[in-house]
Amino acid sequence: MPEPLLQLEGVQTHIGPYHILHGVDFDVPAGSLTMLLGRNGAGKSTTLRTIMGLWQASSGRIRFDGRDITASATPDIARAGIAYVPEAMGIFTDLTVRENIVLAARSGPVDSARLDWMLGLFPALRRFWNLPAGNLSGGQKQMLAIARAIAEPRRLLLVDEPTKGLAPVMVRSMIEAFKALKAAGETILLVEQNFYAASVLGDGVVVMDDGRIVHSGPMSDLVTDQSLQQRLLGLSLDAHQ
Ligand SMILES: Nc1ncnc2c1ncn2[C@@H]1O[C@H](COP(=O)(O)OP(=O)(O)OP(=O)(O)O)[C@@H](O)[C@H]1O
Repeated sequence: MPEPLLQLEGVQTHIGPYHILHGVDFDVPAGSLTMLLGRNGAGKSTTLRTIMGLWQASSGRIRFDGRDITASATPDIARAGIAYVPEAMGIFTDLTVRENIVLAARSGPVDSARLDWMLGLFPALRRFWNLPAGNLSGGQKQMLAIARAIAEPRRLLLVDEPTKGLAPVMVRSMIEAFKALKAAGETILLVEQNFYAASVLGDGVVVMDDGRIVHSGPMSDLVTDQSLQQRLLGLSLDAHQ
């Protein structure tokens, strides 16, 4: 197994009076795609937000590349190399696709080789380069949000439900883009509800329920064990179609 780039140990998170994460432990190995699965309300988004410092862990440890980031501020966590694409995406709908990407590269212009690579991942963005991002479809906006996250080289990408609400053809494009990101050696932690997408993309899988990790291991074990899927995720056979 490669060294973990990200490690969570006993992470607990409270949101106001609510105790949401009850001791979350898992690793994200470098150079792999780890899927974070679980039923609605399991705590997946809260886990990503806690990693980013948007919620403060009330106990436990979060280490990134060996460094303790549990109490770090969100801008410091981003500067350390973690990019986060929330479900609500965070793109500027009044600005063009080009402006959205230019603004995302904080340390200077995006170098042209990287831009070509990004637009190769998401060809629709090239097509709508000079159009306001508000005109893009839901899936294209999601692609723009991911392109913004990788406008500069990052060490870890956290992406929350990139296929949510997308038509099957867009889900397939999104899967292809993540396959290309994996092939480029990116380290990714992906929250996904689409089990087909999860099964083809995941190297490792972590399943949450009620703010706890209830399973972790290779994705291939979960894909081949339908009773485990049923028990952990309530999936039936049609989840594979
Ligand atoms: N701002 C908040 N205030 C209070 N409770 C919250 C808040 N945000 C999330 N929660 C609660 O925390 C729990 C976990 O929510 P979270 O969004 O992390 O789950 P999730 O696994 O990402 O779910 P989904 O798949 O539906 O997005 C839920 O019970 C949710 O209602």
